[in-house]
Amino acid sequence: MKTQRVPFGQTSPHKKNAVFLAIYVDAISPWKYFKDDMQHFKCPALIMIDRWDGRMGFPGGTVNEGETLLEALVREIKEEIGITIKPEKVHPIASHENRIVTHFYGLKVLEAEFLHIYYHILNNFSRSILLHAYEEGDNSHFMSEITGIKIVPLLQHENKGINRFIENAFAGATREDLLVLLKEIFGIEI
Ligand SMILES: O=c1[nH]cnc2c1ncn2[C@H]1C[C@H](O)[C@@H](COP(=O)(O)OP(=O)(O)O)O1
Repeated sequence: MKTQRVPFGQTSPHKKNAVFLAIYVDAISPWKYFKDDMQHFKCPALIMIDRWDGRMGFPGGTVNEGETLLEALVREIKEEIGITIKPEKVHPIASHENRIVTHFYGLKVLEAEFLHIYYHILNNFSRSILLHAYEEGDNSHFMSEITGIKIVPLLQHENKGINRFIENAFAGATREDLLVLLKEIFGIEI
């Protein structure tokens, strides 16, 4: 089955649901520490993760039985990157159906919060999942599910930048999610 966009939040009988989050900022200086004019340049950016299977994705995961989508999002984000998000701060972006149905949310933050979140994840992600697993009495996690975190500048420059980034290997409907976010939130068409 080809991945298809469905109305946001629509689920499908007998299919699992998963929820994911793009933490993004409207304007950040990727070259803040350059000595020339580039230090004043700003562009939007978002946070993505490297998964244990080598593909890239957004933080998130599968919805448990009896959980709402937002409850699952809060739980998965805490488990995966150690951040507690407020459900009222996130907004829906897109749902896609394939083998499972994925629901993609956005969380817009300011530049200082964005960097704070990034460094927090960098310092804590391997620890957070181990601690969570320990607290839950779950010894099935011997390592973090995520192996890296990246800031993705949403910058189009000739055939470089985001146009090339989109050619990477992504998990599930990540590429479709990213394309919707680029077009509908930042007006960037690839
Ligand atoms: O960011 C994503 N956007 C859409 N689909 C995604 C994303 N990341 C993963 N996926 C797909 C790939 C898998 O089929 C499912 C479940 O993801 P996973 O991280 O494996 O969830 P659990 O660890 O099982 O909770 O979603």
